[in-house]
Amino acid sequence: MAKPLQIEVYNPNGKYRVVSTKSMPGTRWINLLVEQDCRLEICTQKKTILSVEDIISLIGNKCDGVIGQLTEDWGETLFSALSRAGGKAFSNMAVGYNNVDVNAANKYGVAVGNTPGVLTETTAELAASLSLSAARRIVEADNFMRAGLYDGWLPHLFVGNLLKGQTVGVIGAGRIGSAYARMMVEGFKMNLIYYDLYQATRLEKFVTAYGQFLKANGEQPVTWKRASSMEEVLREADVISLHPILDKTTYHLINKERLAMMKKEAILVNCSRGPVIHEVALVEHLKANPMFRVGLDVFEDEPYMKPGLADMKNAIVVPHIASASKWTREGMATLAALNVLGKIKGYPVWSDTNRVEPFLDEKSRPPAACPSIVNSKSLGLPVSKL
Ligand SMILES: NC(=O)C1=CN([C@@H]2O[C@H](COP(=O)(O)OP(=O)(O)OC[C@H]3O[C@@H](n4cnc5c(N)ncnc54)[C@H](O)[C@@H]3O)[C@@H](O)[C@H]2O)C=CC1
Ligand SMILES: O=C(O)C(=O)CO
Repeated sequence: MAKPLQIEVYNPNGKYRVVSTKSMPGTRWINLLVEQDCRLEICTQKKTILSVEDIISLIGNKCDGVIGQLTEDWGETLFSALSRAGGKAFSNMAVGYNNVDVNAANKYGVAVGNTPGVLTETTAELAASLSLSAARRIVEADNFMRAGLYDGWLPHLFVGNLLKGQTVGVIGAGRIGSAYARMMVEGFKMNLIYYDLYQATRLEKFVTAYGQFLKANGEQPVTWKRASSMEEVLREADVISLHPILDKTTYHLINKERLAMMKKEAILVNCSRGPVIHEVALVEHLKANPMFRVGLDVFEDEPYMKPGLADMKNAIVVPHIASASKWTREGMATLAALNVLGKIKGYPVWSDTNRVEPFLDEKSRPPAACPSIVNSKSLGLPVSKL
């Protein structure tokens, strides 16, 4: 038999057994579970990605709910194991839940939580950072300095792109895409072109009002356009940031043909999910177009990069850290814990997943509701009146 994984236990005599497959930042999420009569078991095994077998052993024979991570494969096997152990609650500590087979969860009547909203600005800020770093070649220049190659100012040294007055393209203008668009429009006075299946009305209103403000102050106004196709964004934008969900419609959305449509000196940023880009095609495109630059937070086969990517000077690569601010990560832990706790307690689901602030206010008790359950309709869960 496999050796049991290391765990840390809080409130051993708690009535409900909740498992967290990883230690998560902050203590509020732990306190909230313990105060509500949960025995909390946190897996502390030094292994970054737990296997399905590892998680089955953590679930054991009796488990009321699990807080899991985006690196885990939550499908038929795990949901049936959780259901056999009497559990009806699972939450990803992430807003994206492409690692979860929601149909399998529905089959076993398990609620699936996610953590929207609390990571919107933090993730958009990293996308903005990658955009700037790529435009101004910051990582290349930093490496050059450290290598002792700087021997004086030169007119051609690390010349990059000016963002002001250029066009920023956003594909997937939901919470994060819209926040990123605002940062680039407001911060750098870029014009916006976006593509989404739905109209981003609030974003459009914001850019219109900001353009009027600039005009009234004698400055060049910014503009916006909702593209009728993704290709229109690819052809027109100077900087393009990807923020859709990952599903069948967005898998390899950026492929060889679409890369070829982009400007030769364009910047492409991806803080959504790796498989949205055909990474092999991207490496070829980077090789053939040295002035084309990318900023990547996510990769097709995480934790790996496709061969050749790490050698490309025109690529900036960071290890899936877009949501990694202290406030956000603690908030994600809180929302994930409250999703699981709320379902265990039989609370209704929160009515507006874009408004999760009441759950994050450390000075007051969180509402008696599950902040965000993605399959609440399929399971027929009641909606909170709060
Ligand atoms: N790198 C990281 O650490 C992080 C990554 N993410 C990723 O970002 C994604 C987006 O998060 P939110 O903005 O909160 O979600 P959201 O649901 O508010 O926005 C997603 C947008 O994508 C649009 N969309 C869906 N299919 C599309 C298609 N085929 N073409 C164009 N647009 C399409 C939707 O209409 C929606 O507006 C998450 O699902 C997650 O995968 C989120 C947080 C951190
Ligand atoms: O929340 C997500 O979807 C992430 O990728 C990590 O924050």
